[in-house]
Amino acid sequence: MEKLFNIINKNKKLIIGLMSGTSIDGIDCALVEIEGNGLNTKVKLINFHKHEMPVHLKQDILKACSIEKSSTELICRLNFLLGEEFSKAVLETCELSGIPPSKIDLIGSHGQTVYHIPRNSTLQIGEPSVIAERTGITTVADFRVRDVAAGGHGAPIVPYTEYILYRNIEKTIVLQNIGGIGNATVIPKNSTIDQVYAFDTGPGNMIIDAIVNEITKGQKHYDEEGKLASKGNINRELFEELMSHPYIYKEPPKTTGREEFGVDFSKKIYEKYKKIVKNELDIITTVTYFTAKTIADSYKKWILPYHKIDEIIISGGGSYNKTLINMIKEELKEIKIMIQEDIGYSSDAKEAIAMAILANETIHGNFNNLPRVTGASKPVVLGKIIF
Ligand SMILES: Nc1ncnc2c1ncn2[C@@H]1O[C@H](COP(=O)(O)OP(=O)(O)OP(=O)(O)O)[C@@H](O)[C@H]1O
Ligand SMILES: CC(=O)N[C@H]1[C@@H]2OC[C@@H](O2)[C@@H](O)[C@@H]1O[C@H](C)C(=O)O
Repeated sequence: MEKLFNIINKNKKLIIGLMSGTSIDGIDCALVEIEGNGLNTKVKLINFHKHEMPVHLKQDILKACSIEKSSTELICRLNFLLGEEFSKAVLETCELSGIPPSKIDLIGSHGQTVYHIPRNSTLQIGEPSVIAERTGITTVADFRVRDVAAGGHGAPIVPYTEYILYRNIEKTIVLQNIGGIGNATVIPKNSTIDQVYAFDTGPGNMIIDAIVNEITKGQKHYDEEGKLASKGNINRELFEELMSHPYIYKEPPKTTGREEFGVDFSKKIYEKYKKIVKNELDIITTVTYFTAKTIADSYKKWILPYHKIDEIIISGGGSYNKTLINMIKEELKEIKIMIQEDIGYSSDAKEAIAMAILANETIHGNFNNLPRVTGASKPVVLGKIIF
């Protein structure tokens, strides 16, 4: 306990946030300096490093996510293998930053989601005991389950940190993340933290990535800058079919994942429409448009009737898909839309920074879920601490 009290009592702490999201493209590591806690938290990004996910691990994670292909043996083994990989990512970040692990106070690790049953259970793996053992750094992990235990979705958990970082007295801000899944956080102008609301808008890059992978026969894993989508046309029949997905019409709080929009869903679409479209690129253009539409329509249904939005700030890898961003801008013409880089931040680092902030809150014993956002019955302290 003395070790923990020493960390808590420090004015400034060096914390590494680790995020491996639904895209499974890599482990995002943000080394930050955090001063204070709660609403007075101040964060400075010192370094950001993306540790590529080795191909065999990516394949194993995808297998573990699949009801048909997974096994208890695989999930058990993968939990430790990912713990090792997260540790490597931390040690690399320290080396690249010229800061020894002994100087890092804390790690906040999200883990890898392998299955998510909204309001029922959620599983993130990447054993934190392995991370603490290999790095010698106190590790906070497994944030989502306490919220689920309190009746919530266990997601999204980043909005708490977004209120700390982005709240504004004069502007209503929407933070849209486009990772594998798309999620939006609404911070009304001059709001208190319990007025913040958030939900998953639907797919982010998940369908686009899977279709690109199919069409290029595994040569490409994503549509770089949206170049492929810019070359095709929208296929109305496919678009209408996609728009009939029930998730789009569900009322928030709501969360989704690979279970609804993953490889199985995308493969079915590809197999059916490759025979129908003139040019296979039309499938990429159409799923990109569908993704933009799910985001814009969510705003029209669940946000704009209640708040005039002053700014939308987009983050996540989808920020770099120009076709997708232009389609969103076209759908929401009257609103100022930016990406994190436009305001001097990093689209890639945002969620990893959030994990560092959440870990700091956990060791201070601060409630760090938002019941209005997750649907939990009460505020709770998320996470487990490994010394
Ligand atoms: N230069 C680029 N051009 C187009 N798309 C890109 C580019 N770079 C990254 N992406 C997309 O972003 C994805 C990764 O995004 P990100 O790392 O934000 O997702 P994630 O954190 O894994 O997901 P989630 O936030 O849903 O958990 C890639 O799979 C790819 O589709
Ligand atoms: C269960 C789970 O892993 N959910 C993720 C996922 O990825 C994006 C979206 O779906 C969001 O709900 C959440 O992640 C972010 C980091 C969050 O909790 O805020």
